[in-house]
Amino acid sequence: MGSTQKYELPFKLNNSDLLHNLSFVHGEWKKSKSGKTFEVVDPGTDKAWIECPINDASDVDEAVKSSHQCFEKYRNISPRARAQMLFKWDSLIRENKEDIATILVYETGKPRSEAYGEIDYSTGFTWWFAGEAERIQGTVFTPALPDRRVFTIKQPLGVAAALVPWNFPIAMILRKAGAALAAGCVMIVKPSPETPITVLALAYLADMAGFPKGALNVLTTDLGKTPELSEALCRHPLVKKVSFTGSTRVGKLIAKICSENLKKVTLELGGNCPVLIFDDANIDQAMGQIFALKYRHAGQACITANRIYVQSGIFDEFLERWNAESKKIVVGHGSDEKTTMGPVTTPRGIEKALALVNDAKSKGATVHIGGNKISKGGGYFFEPTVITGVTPDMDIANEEIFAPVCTFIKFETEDEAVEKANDTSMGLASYCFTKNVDRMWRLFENLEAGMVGLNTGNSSAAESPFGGIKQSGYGKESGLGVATEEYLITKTGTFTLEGQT
Ligand SMILES: NC(=O)c1ccc[n+]([C@@H]2O[C@H](COP(=O)([O-])OP(=O)(O)OC[C@H]3O[C@@H](n4cnc5c(N)ncnc54)[C@H](O)[C@@H]3O)[C@@H](O)[C@H]2O)c1
Repeated sequence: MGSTQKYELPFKLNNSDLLHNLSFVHGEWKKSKSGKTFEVVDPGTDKAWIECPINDASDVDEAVKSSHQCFEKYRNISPRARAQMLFKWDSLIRENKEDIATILVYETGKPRSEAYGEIDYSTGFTWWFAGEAERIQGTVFTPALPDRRVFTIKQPLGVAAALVPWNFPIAMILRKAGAALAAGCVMIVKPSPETPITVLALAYLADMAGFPKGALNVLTTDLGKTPELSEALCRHPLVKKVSFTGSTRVGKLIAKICSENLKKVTLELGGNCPVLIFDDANIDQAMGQIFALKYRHAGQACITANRIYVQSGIFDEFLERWNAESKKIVVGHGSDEKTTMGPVTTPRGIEKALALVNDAKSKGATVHIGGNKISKGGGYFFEPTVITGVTPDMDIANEEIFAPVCTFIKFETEDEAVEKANDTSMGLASYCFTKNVDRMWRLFENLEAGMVGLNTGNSSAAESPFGGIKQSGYGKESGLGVATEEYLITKTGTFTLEGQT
């Protein structure tokens, strides 16, 4: 713990060294210049349990200079040594899994089993990027002029800034910092105000893993100072790359600032992901996969199922089974073993869900189950909700729901389903369920999304490129070569043979 704690912690950790509530800059735990703090709240109770510094633009220069100083050293560390530090970080995170999960439960609200799931998924990235550190290669080739040899090398860009959301804070950090550190870059992270403590625990473990001071700095702040701090990071001349994950609205602001300064930027933005379930699908498989996808973290994932299209032959049966299963969900605090779905992470999430449900109702949609918030222990709980009769004029058809609200839409033909699925400005992920292999290939090619799950609700892994198209952003965050490429410069050399002695 970095500063005096005025709250009683609602949990105990096995390794209390993991708990830090100050910013982490150049290996030191620091207050902000203003000395101001904000509260981190448990979404399952609405009670503050710790506070963190409010950093603003005046705190940025020192942190970035620390990162830059580190970069000058880190860029010359061998790829193998970088890989070894990434492996060490990975094993420390796995060793502290129980405690990290506890912090995650009290920041995001997700049930402990899901917190474990996030850690398992996320360490896939540290492991993968440790390997990627040693797979960064240049080329040598003979161009059209035979007396020439052209060669390329890859060099790290420099200091990278990461601006991350609260829904999967571990995955966000390990995916971004894993790629940056593998490429020889260093990173400065601005966590979401909802989840700074999880991120600080990861920074502590990176320090323990042997990364040099300044390799992974963390500047926390509250909602109010977020725009100022983010902008100062994006504008700082020593920050060469910005990796942003969050909403499309904020992503556009970040892209604008970065373009004014000609900075390389990765944008992992919102989704409005469709699921297509055909009459010939294995219904058990589709139910299991999409149910888990939709209700994971109470519907707060960018790649969650936002619109579920079911072909007319199985529509009624599918809906009936879905409703029956949804009624079995146990909503509660993430730390309660019986809980199968936690709260949404912010009160704003409840307001948005209510607004979307009410808008749909007022335009003629039918609410089969749920539709309301749940008053329980002060937390931000929302009922598992199922809606049919959704039409394109409803907000719920066009916006990310980000709550446990499921919309079902009937379709007749494949062409109709594809047209409806693609009728969105977003293009992150799509899913389809069918036993017809020809159709599967057609859908894979015709669905406008960066990732397509075929008979699976799981379209993301460390080895496969993660990222969207259309208003879901650009750039890739995992996969062979493509994620480290985001943090590299390709430098070309030309050598003339003629006249050489
Ligand atoms: N494509 C992906 O990989 C992916 C993954 C997870 C979440 N998301 C998206 O993230 C969104 C949910 O997260 P969120 O609510 O934290 O998003 P958000 O856009 O509000 O915030 C994302 C980050 O930007 C910061 N931020 C907020 N307002 C800002 C401003 N005006 N200027 C600068 N920075 C600002 C936040 O503090 C946070 O660090 C959803 O749209 C979801 O789809 C996308």
